Amino acid sequence: MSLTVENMDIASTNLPSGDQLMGADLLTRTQLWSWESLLLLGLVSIVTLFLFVKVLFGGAGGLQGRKAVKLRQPPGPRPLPIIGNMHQFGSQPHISLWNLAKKYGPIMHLKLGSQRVVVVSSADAAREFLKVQDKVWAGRPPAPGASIFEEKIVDIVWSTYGNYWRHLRKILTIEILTSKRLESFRPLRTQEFSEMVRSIWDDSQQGKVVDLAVKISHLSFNNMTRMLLNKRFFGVNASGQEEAFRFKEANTKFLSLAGVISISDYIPWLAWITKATGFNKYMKKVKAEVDNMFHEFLEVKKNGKKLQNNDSTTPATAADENQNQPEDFVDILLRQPAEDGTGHLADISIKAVIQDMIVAGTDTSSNVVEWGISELIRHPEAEKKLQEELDRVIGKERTVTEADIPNLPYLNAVVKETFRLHPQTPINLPHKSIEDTTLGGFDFPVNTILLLNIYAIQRDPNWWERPEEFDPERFIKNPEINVTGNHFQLIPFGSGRRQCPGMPLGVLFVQMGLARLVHSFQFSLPDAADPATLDMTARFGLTAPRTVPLKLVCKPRLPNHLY
Ligand code: HEM
Repeated sequence: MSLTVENMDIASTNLPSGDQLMGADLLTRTQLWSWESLLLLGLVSIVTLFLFVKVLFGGAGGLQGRKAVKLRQPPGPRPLPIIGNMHQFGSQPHISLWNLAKKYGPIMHLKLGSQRVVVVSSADAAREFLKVQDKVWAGRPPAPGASIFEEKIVDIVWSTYGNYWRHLRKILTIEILTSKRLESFRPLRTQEFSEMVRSIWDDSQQGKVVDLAVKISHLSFNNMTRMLLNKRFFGVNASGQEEAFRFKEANTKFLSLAGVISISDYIPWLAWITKATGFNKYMKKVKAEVDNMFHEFLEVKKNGKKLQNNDSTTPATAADENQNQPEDFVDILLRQPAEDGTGHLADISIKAVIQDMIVAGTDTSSNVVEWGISELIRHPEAEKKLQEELDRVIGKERTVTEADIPNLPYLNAVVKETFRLHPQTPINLPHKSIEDTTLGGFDFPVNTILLLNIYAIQRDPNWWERPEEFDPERFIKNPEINVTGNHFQLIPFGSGRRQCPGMPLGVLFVQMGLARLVHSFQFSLPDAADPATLDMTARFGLTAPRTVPLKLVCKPRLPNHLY
């Protein structure tokens, strides 16, 4: 089966021990808001008083002295001085902004500090911004924490629209994430999926409750690092593999920090707050840790040595497979030219691209599989239908392969419904306008930030009947609706120029993950708990994993020789 999206009918931690790994001192977005907002409240009062006095006594540069520019702005809640609408984002910004949109409409104006923001919350408006005006909104604001690192942005995700971004994106789509190249990694993926299933089976034979979140997360990480670096970090019984955990931990911390809104990004003169609290120091430390590891890997690759596989506990098959591994992504990156077409891509750019793929492509994919299994446990009728389809098409004498996927319409419906209810970027990565523009009768100056509320769009009652309900049948009735970015009511990968370039890989991972797991096991909650009691809350960060990692009893459904 080809890996092009067209051929897929359907066509991003949840580390179980994530919080432990991150360390107790990690500031989450929620914590950051709460402690900073206390300080801010005090500051706002002082500064408001100051401005009031200044205006009252006609100080230079006061409101009267400012040149009035009459912009036709979308409606929106009134911003406070200094912080704008920051206080209204809350710990679940997708929900807070959705509630505000119900009052102010699908195109809403807000302010983050003094920065203009437009929040889009309907499929029709999303089409206007990402299709009709795709290029105008293809910029990116600086990465979170940019004010702290004071470094030039060199990755794909956070580069603004321009030649450098175009160059990297072209390398990614034409050289690396091509359907042919991804197809060449198929045996390797199959092997990783089989290892996950085998490891769950082992646990189940010992009567253990299976930490499914860990299993899927390690699978996703291995899958990616084998393509990137020809290296697998997690073996069958992964515990104790220090380097693997160190690497995953560093990346998990980095991912969490990338989801934090640093106040100094929006109100530069309040940078002292993040300095005084030690937050800057912590961010720099985490970044240095991640940079060092990538630096080590790159040096080894450049010296022409294969990275040592951390798979002493891995069966011979994995090691053997490694010998026949197709050319990995880093080797391909090492022979790419620089932006001006000469020489070689700089090391710093290569490291940034590797990191992008790990950060953007591992937890996003594994989280969706975990959410899919969670939904199926709570909806036994859907789980049964999927099992029946798998048993009918594949039978019980072999395991699912990627070639089976086009013949599994109910699986595809389950996958789409999971992407709809559990978008991994509930608020899309921010875009930015690269020129002044007018849309929907409103004026948007250059550098306006665009926040697309994917969570709200994919639950819009104007498009979806009973939007909160998990109902794969809606995609059996309307199989033409897919996630490729052409149906704006379902855009878990975004749409347009900045759309996720890893979409085919992400979709395939979720399809195969759900198919292999549901075909292989009958799931139930520990202590025969009622599935209706399963906690379905999400943790908001750069991705949206389950708050409580999924732990299940997994009863094998296939003959022993298939594990
Ligand atoms: C289920 C899995 C995934 C989901 C839900 C997902 C979702 C997204 C979303 C919503 C965006 C932002 C699009 C925008 O700005 O409009 C994005 C960007 C991106 N994704 Fe993914 N992604 C997934 C998997 C992957 C994988 C597997 C890779 C790499 C192999 C990847 C690499 C990237 C990159 C590099 C960008 C930045 C693109 C740019 O700014 O030009 N993603 N992804």
